[in-house]
Amino acid sequence: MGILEKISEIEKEIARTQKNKATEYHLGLLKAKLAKYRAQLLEPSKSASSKGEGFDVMKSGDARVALIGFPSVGKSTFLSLMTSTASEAASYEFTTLTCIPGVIEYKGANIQLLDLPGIIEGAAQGKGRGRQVIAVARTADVVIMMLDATKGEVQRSLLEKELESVGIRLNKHKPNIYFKPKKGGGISFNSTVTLTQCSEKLVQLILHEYSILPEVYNKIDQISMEEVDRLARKPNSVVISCGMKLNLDYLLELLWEYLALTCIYTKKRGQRPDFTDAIILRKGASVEHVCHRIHRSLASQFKYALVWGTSTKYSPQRVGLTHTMEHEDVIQIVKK
Ligand SMILES: Nc1nc2c(ncn2[C@@H]2O[C@H](COP(=O)(O)OP(=O)(O)OP(=O)(O)O)[C@@H](O)[C@H]2O)c(=O)[nH]1
Ligand SMILES: [K+]
Ligand SMILES: [Mg+2]
Repeated sequence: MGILEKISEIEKEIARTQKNKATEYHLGLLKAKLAKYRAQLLEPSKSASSKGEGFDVMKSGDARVALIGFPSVGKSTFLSLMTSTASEAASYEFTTLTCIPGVIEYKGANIQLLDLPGIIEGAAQGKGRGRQVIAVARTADVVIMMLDATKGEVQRSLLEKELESVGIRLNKHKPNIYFKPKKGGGISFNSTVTLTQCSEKLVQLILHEYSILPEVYNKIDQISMEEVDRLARKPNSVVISCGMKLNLDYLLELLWEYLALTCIYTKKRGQRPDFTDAIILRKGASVEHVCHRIHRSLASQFKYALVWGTSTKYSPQRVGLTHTMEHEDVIQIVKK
């Protein structure tokens, strides 16, 4: 019998077994067996090319967020709750075997959320679909590291180790400050944002801030209030329950902060800005990026722009294509 048939047999048996105290142990065994076979499905098959199948999902929307965690922490449940996509969730491990994209609509932005198979120890070395999962995580602007609040602390450090070993900087903002070693020693730094009164020391401090890793503890409905309180008070943690829809708004707000997207409003000459329809860009975006969003050929017809907001000294200020926009700036583009 092939793995798929074995899986289907077990699923049928689970379905026809009544759930009660007497069958609890038997069901547990069945689910463990099911997880074992499903884990085998995740192993790259010997006949497949050495590269293995990728999880190629087209990038879409204004930003990309990947859900990473051990099996059955609630990743698919979360995706199904936050997006209009349904990703199968079940009480056995390795329910999800591929990458499933959904879209979170928030504050006018479309955030692509990716559900992924659970990773296991050794993922970095290619166990399970480890390599593919990690490859997808690398393409994300933010990685949500999801943990099961009932599973204790070990999983957190294991998962962190796994991801850090492949150089994934968890939930870290992409720094908009760049260092370059100087010829005569030391470093010089460059920035895509205006740094006023910025010393190297301050830059170091800012970079340090990027290492904050909020971990998301799901299933808090399953633990005591005291335990919830303890987890919530840990630095850089968020507690949620997908089952009871607890704290999801807060997580979304935090995610938004981490993505640090820039919303720009456009304005036509002699008219009020259109605050109903923001152009959403990544932090550090320039006037040229704004032009490309409005029309492909706009940048080539561009004469200058007037900008109101925090990115300019005066409002309005005449700026060129390279001017860096800031969150909630208003722009009026003047064509040649
Ligand atoms: N009590 C409780 N159960 C939850 C919660 N969130 C998810 N679950 C349950 O946990 C189990 C696993 O959920 P999934 O969403 O399949 O988890 P996953 O991380 O996608 O699992 P894999 O795809 O197998 O890695 C399911 O039985 C869910 O109903 C929660 O907040 N509370
Ligand atoms: K599962
Ligand atoms: Mg899943």
